[in-house]
Amino acid sequence: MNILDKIIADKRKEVALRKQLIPVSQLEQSVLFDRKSPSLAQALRDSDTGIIAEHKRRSPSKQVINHNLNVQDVATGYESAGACGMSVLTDGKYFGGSLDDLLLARASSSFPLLRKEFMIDEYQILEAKAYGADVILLIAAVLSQSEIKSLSEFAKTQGMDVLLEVHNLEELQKSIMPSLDMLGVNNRNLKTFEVSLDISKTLSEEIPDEFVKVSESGISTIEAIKELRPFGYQGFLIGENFMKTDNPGRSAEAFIKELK
Ligand SMILES: O=C(O)c1ccccc1NCC(=O)[C@H](O)[C@H](O)COP(=O)(O)O
Repeated sequence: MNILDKIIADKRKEVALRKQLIPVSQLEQSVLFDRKSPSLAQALRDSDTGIIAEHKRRSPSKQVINHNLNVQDVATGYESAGACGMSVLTDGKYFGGSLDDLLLARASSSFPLLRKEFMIDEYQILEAKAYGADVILLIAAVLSQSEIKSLSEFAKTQGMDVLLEVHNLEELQKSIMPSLDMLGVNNRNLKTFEVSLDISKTLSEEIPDEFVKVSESGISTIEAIKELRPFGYQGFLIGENFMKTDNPGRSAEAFIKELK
């Protein structure tokens, strides 16, 4: 079993448990539930830098990145640095994140927040909403075409943006549909962890213009972004490069300033 299959098998058990513990009626009572979500896709279209900065303590490919930070400081740092939005890993077992991280990021910022999670069930979209997210991620590698359709359409009924992530042409071709806002190309193969910006470059011409194109993973230099822009990318999701530092907000600020 590859790591992605393991993550999804664990996620199915976790979601089944969470559903038993916290019913939808309770999620819907969250004060955040009726909040109007700002659009990450629009923020990226309006931006001249397009950075989505991530909070990630550890990952299957890098083990420990940084466990010494306060998610509120990271969120305020990213927002004042001029990031278009923040990606918050909420998976506990593999990434050391939680829904409380999302809630704390929400409490200390007002820019768009992406719940970075392995979404397999509408319930997780309602959780995302209840804990303050504005955007959900769907990963084509772990979802069928009909699951992508039903989950993305459900997210749209909740007023949320949808970022669909692909890593190859087959995943892209099965996924293109009007209920998506952004198409993300993950430069990291989530089964082998191999990273190459060439994946973003190769797939870019297959992505229809109506979607905001986002390049994800393995981006650590201004040069990488300058290389990707001519391929139509308006969003750049950066995690480890900021999170490995003592002050991710300050690192993002310096990066964004240099990019302008
Ligand atoms: O990062 C991993 O090792 C990983 C492994 C398995 C599934 C997902 C994984 N990462 C999620 C992400 O997509 C990245 O956190 C995100 O794109 C930022 O990447 P980076 O800038 O390289 O930290």
